[in-house]
Amino acid sequence: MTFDPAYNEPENTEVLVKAVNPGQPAELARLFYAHAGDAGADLRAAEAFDLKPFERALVPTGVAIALPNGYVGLVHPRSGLAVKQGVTVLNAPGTIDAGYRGEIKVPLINLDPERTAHFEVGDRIAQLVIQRYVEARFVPAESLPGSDRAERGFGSTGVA
Ligand SMILES: O=c1ccn([C@H]2C[C@H](O)[C@@H](COP(=O)(O)OP(=O)(O)OP(=O)(O)O)O2)c(=O)[nH]1
Repeated sequence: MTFDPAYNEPENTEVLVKAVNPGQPAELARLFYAHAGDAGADLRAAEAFDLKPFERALVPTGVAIALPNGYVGLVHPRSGLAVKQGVTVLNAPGTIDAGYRGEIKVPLINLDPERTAHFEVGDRIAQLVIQRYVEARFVPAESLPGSDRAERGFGSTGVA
């Protein structure tokens, strides 16, 4: 089934994707959306590894990308990995800057207290979401405009 075109906002941009290692399996360097309407394209492990309980590792993905200026790549966890294995992205969401041309790597952590998680080459470890960002002009100010929330935060509305 395709995405209902009535709800389709067709903003898109070209992103160049390069295989980092010449001999790596071709599917590693293919970034794509599994379903129409998906926000994230899966990132895959370029090497096999184990994560013992509470162990972390910086996992290579075998891909480097060139984002147009004004776009950022955000590396999000996969919910299935989190729910089934307790494995998540330690720095979620990881930030891939538009100017970064190096290999995308994913800091993963195994939060399962008992089970070691095993990954093979090509296993999906995280997902890459491409978004626009705004470059701010940071302006020093003596005072800030008023607002409804003002300085209240950190649970000021209660916790439930
Ligand atoms: O999960 C991540 C996060 C970052 N990066 C790459 C792309 C990013 O553009 C670069 C720098 O990331 P970040 O700004 O988060 O790192 P930093 O710790 O602030 O290091 P730096 O001093 O290099 O900016 O590292 C990844 O490959 N994976």
